[in-house]
Amino acid sequence: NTEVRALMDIKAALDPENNFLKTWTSDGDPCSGSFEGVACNDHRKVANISLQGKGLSGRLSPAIAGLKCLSGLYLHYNSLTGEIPSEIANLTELTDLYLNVNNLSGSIPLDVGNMGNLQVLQLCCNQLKANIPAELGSLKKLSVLALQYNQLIGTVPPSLGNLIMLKRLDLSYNHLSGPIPTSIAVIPELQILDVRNNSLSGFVPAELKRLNGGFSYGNNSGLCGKGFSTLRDCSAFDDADIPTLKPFGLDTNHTTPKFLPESETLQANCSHYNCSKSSRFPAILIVVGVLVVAVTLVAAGSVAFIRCRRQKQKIGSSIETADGRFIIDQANDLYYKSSSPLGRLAYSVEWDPPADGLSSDDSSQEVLQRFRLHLEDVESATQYFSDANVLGRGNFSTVYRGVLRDGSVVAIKSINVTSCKSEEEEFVKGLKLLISLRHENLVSVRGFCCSRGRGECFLVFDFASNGNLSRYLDGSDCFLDWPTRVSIINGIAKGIQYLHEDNASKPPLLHQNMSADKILIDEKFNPLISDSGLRKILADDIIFSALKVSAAMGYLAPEYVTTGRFTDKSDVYAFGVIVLQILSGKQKLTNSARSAAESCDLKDLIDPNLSGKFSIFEAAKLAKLAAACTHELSSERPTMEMVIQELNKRSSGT
Ligand SMILES: Nc1ncnc2c1ncn2[C@@H]1O[C@H](COP(=O)(O)OP(=O)(O)OP(=O)(O)O)[C@@H](O)[C@H]1O
Repeated sequence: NTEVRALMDIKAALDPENNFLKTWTSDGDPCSGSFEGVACNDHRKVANISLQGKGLSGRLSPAIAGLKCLSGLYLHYNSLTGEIPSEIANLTELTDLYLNVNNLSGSIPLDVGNMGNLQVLQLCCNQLKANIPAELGSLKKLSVLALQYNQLIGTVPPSLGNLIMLKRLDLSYNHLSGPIPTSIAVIPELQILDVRNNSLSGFVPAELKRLNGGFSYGNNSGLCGKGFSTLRDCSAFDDADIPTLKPFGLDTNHTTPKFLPESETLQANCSHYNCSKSSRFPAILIVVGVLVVAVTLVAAGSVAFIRCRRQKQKIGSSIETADGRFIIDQANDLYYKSSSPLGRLAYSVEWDPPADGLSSDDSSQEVLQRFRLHLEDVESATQYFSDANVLGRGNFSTVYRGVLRDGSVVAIKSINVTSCKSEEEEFVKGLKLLISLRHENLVSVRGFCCSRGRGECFLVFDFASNGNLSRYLDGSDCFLDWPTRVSIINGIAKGIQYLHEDNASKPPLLHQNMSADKILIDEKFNPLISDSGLRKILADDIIFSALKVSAAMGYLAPEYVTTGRFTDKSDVYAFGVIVLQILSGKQKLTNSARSAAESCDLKDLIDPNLSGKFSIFEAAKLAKLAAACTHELSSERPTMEMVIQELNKRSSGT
């Protein structure tokens, strides 16, 4: 069939070595569920391809256009190279296109404007050059347009103002010039506009004030405007750039720079203000001229000062040599040479946020201050980050065992700055939330420290002396008796329920990375869930990579693969997998474990190392619960509240 042929072409280009897509075979059925990451619609047509974070290093084939009913294409967080094929524009049913965090080059195909159903266009963190096509303005259903961290040039097309559903527009960290079109500023749904780190200039439309913190414009020295805290006021020299004068529709000329060299701008201003007739108000003009020169000098001075300050702040992303000095240039170089596109996500502005006195309210600032530790505390606790104290190294962090000055033992998680949220305000908000989480079955945060010098943030947790749950699986020398297993299951459920619930002190939260490794065991054999809320301070790409690990370990719910969406029921799925692991005593579950749980075949399910010392009633209840939690359909899984009720019923029934 033609779809299988298209899929085989796509596979050959995406995964030329056949390392990751072995399940895609020319004699297979993509709608049987056997093709990894492929899901079909009711008409047995391919509707979704979800291969995010799979390590794919090939290209995207033009054959993709053969999947006419595709509505979601999720290829983010891979290492794809080459250009985005223009044939992609034939996918008129596509609603979600995620190609972010790859190494794609070339331009955004002009015909993308034909994809009238597109709602999310995620192209961030690639190497796309060229202009932003004005044709994007035809995507009337688009709500997210994310083009940040590319090398896009030219001006921002005013036609983007036609995107009436647009909620988020991110153009930051590109090489864009010219003004911010007023047409964009008046999009009714717009909540986030990020244009930081470009070369934009001219008046900032006053309408953008309504976005408050949702409008980020730093590091565009040519921008000016009234009522924006860090923008200089506009002078007469900025008048020529007034964006409101530009047409609203498709701007076919946007590829040519609209801005003249400084000398010509002066002439342009001159004719604009009708210099030849200036004798009508000579005195006023002289006064205005003096004022303009003075304002310009002050503005230029401020810009130079801000730049100089920023330059200094960039030093924060330096690396330390063995003798404790910082190598500034090499560090910046390293970010750019890094093979991972994430390397480019280095902080370029303020770091050490809580220390810098943010504009948050006093009480929450006080909370941060209360939990803030000094770098020396962390250094001495870990004996200067001695290898002997390393408990584990992950993809984005290292965990050390440490002893604080008061003698208490802690675990210290060091997270690289490039793995944290790049938006300072969001990061601090996440940090506050993380600190506020308090429950007997969650690992508590004792303190934190963000070091500009080291380019790292340290989270300090209570130490769980009995390691993690994985240590007790697979017949290792550590053995858990039946009552301990039951109480651990109860504790984990209570911890997740606390995360999911909405109460006065916290919003509902998803864990998203639950596994036996993340269940720590304290000295009384209570389970403590670690890394709860951590994703609130991590960069999206890091969260995706964690999900990839989760998938490889069998904790990721099937709906994430097909829809790319994670819900509370996805956490419930991971909980069900952990219950099966505890009951069977095995890390790796076979397909038969779930069927044994479903049919209450305890003989095949329960860990033989228990030598039959378990309650049949409890085991049967827990097996049924685990089967329900790992149901293929998320709608069939219980909520955590229902799980707790079930567990309580069980204890009152014994
Ligand atoms: N609070 C703690 N008390 C005791 N041990 C801990 C604590 N936190 C983490 N550890 C241990 O440190 C090691 C590394 O922790 P963890 O797996 O959470 O971080 P990681 O290495 O950064 O991995 P990942 O990238 O999956 O988050 C694990 O063996 C874990 O059990």
